[in-house]
Amino acid sequence: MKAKKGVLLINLGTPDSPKVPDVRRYLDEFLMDGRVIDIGVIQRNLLVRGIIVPFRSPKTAKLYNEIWDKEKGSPLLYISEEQVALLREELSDEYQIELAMRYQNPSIEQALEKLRLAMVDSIRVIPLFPQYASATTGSVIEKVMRLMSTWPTFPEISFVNQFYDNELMIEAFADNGRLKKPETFDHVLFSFHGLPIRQLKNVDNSGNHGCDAPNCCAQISSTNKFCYVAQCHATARLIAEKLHIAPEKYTVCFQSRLGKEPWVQPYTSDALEKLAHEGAKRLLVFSPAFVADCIETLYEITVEYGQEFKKLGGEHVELVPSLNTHPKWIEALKQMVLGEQANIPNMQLGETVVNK
Ligand SMILES: C=CC1=C(C)c2cc3[nH]c(cc4nc(cc5[nH]c(cc1n2)c(C)c5CCC(=O)O)C(CCC(=O)O)=C4C)c(C)c3C=C
Ligand SMILES: [Fe+2]
Ligand SMILES: [Fe+2]
Repeated sequence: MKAKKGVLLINLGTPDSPKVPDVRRYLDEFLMDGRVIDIGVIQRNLLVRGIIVPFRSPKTAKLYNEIWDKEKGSPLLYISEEQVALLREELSDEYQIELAMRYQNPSIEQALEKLRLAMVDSIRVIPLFPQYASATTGSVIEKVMRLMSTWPTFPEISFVNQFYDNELMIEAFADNGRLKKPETFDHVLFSFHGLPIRQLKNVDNSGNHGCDAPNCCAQISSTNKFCYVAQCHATARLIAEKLHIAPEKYTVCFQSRLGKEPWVQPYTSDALEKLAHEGAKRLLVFSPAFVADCIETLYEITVEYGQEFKKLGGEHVELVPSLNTHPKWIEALKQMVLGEQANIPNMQLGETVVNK
């Protein structure tokens, strides 16, 4: 029998059920990751296990209850499974494609064990985060390397570390946005998952990047090419260009802040407030840090921000669905498996564009 090529798609993770003990276990594993809460282990234990997890779990469980599908379960997981099923249809039997979650199930351990037992010739790991962050892609890569470090023999291993400018992915987001008729909205938000500013310090070799200079990361350059914020701006710019949304008609902002320290700004809540004060009534929101709809899009944007905006005098917040099972996204995944990332040849990007 011909040896297979292994493919491992990894998304963030979700609880096994919306019940409090399962949510507690998920949040504990997630927030005890030193790349997510990047403080000393003793402090992290006190903060996460003493404060965040006990107080947050019951609240987060209620939110998961709201978005949980009775038959299919957590959207993040069942959509990821649908993506894998479609990708399998696109690739020959030569490929063994597995899905894993960085936290909880299906675990990376189980998926790697399947690939090891199949004695695959190679493993291509694709963390499902378009923009690189140490807390997400970095954590996935570290975990895979740690788990594989004891294997007696290694297949060829490769990682996709970022795909924020993948042409097919941008087109898929633009297609989903176009269906919502962006021109009928007062303003468009590109709301990305936030990050503590401190986590951006090490994106270059200086150790003090921090994204604090004005327009620091408005363009990709040779020094900020691994900066999450710079990559978020680039993704938003590319989608906006595809849809002919003028720069003054859209705002890049960051959601889901946790804790008191400063996270990347502007916060989505502040952007909503500003736009409501300026008289905006209808907002269209893209959330291109995610490749599948999840609690952050289905609850935080649709429900929470929708209610917040109405209280501020606005009328409606409309979410652009995530990539989910869009055929161009499945094609983008296929290209990433084959190692043929679709780059945009004539992007307007700063001095240098060499991150692929
Ligand atoms: C897209 C990339 C993501 C980044 C960057 C990220 C950073 C980050 N997240 C937290 C804390 C939480 N995130 C939560 C949910 C969640 N986060 C992502 C992705 C990124 N996180 C996804 C896809 C999801 C949804 C999972 C799902 O099941 O639908 C949660 C749990 C929900 C809640 O309690 O609010 C927390 C907590 C931190 C601290 C962080 C960076 C340091
Ligand atoms: Fe998160
Ligand atoms: Fe930056």
